[in-house]
Amino acid sequence: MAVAELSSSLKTELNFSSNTLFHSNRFSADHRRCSFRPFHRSQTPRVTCSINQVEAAPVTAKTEDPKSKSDCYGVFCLTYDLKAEEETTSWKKLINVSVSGAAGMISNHLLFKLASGEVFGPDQPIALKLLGSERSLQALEGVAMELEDSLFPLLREVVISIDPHEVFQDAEWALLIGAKPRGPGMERAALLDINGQIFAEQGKALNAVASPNVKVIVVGNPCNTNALICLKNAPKIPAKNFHALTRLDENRAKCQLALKAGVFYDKVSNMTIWGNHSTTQVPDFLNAKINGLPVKEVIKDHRWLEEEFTEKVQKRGGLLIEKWGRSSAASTAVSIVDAIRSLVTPTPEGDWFSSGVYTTGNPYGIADDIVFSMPCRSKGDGDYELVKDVIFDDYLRKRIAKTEAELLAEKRCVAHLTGEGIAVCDLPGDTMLPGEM
Ligand SMILES: NC(=O)C1=CN([C@@H]2O[C@H](COP(=O)(O)OP(=O)(O)OC[C@H]3O[C@@H](n4cnc5c(N)ncnc54)[C@H](OP(=O)(O)O)[C@@H]3O)[C@@H](O)[C@H]2O)C=CC1
Ligand SMILES: O=C([O-])CC(=O)C(=O)O
Repeated sequence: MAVAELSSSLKTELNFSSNTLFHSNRFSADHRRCSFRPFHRSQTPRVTCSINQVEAAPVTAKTEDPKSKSDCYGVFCLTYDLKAEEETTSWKKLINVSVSGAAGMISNHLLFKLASGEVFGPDQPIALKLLGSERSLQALEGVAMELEDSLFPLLREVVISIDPHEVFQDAEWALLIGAKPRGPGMERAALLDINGQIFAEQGKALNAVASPNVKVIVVGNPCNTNALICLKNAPKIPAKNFHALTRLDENRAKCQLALKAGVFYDKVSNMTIWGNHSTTQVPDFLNAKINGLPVKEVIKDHRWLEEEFTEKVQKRGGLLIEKWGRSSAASTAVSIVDAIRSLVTPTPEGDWFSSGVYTTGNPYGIADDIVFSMPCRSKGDGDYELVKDVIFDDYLRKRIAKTEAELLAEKRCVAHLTGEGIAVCDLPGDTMLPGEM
């Protein structure tokens, strides 16, 4: 079937199911302490809550706002009976989480974690809005079917679409995973341009329709510069809200330090990744701790730290591709979960986490106006602050300068996408993603 036919037949099917099954199961903050059960078609749809005794008027297909008809997928178009027959937990207001590249490998792990409650908590209902392309629309429908069949109690809506304006509507979290992988013989400048265009378009769409305080996590590579492009195209959203995912690098670094020290990895803390999610990234063993002690006091082999450890973390993605035949997907999904949880739960006293964030106003002397991985702490409100009490030595400064230079070169390369004039691409020759060998 031609792509156009496929997409129109899918739309018809979605509209049909929406018409047949009445309205989508959205609910408001007022509907706390409700129990949720799929509503049977033969009954009159109703919403009843135990605290407020809210009873919504029956809604039929005829009275529906036409926009909402394509706004749900399959079983997620059903009305839920909110009558509390038994004492239940109290439910938070539904949150909208948008995910691009939703038919890809990383998303295939991530979506089920989001829907299960392990990311935002067991009392947080969630709407998943999935962005694909004409290429992936059929696959995306398959993903939505698997989500249906998983019977997640917290998953209240699933939307699939190829239109970022539809998918990012009212988004409170946008997880931007979809990006073209660098193919054999492809210049990095070409990758920056192709993916940069995707992130420029998505930035504009977020700016237009997302929640004004949306938190954006860019995963698709080259993620730092994609995040910069995205934030430059979304001037209404605070630049501080954009993150490039470097949590996988942090996790990889913790694992290597734990292995060398012969301790379990939960004993490693204060792990900063500085800079770019690329092979110039700097895993900071000067400030990291093992069992609360500086790493250099626990691991006396400083040559290993400077040479082997650093390179192992920088190239871990490549080694994984060599063994597994594809790039990290499950561990990346886990690290996205970690990154979100670090923003929605208070950072443990004295510790911090790494994220690629906008540099303007940073206390470390790193160039302004790039997206650079730095140590952050959060009160658990979705926001973060940069950690001030870190130390530097010559080794660390020199390494940070290299990754900074790489990001500044990437920025010059995408000036046409950030509204800063004509692009000049003078990328350092050894610029590579972690997965490239
Ligand atoms: N920051 C990090 O730590 C990590 C980042 N990554 C990056 O995450 C991204 C996604 O990885 P993964 O899920 O494994 O990749 P997949 O190839 O499985 O999925 C990527 C998705 O990107 C979408 N895409 C968007 N534009 C294009 C295009 N022009 N050509 C081809 N596909 C496109 C495709 O979806 P559709 O057709 O729906 O648009 C595809 O489903 C990659 O950029 C990867 O390098 C990976 C690991 C770690
Ligand atoms: O290089 C890639 O595409 C994969 C990647 O980011 C990683 O494994 O860290």
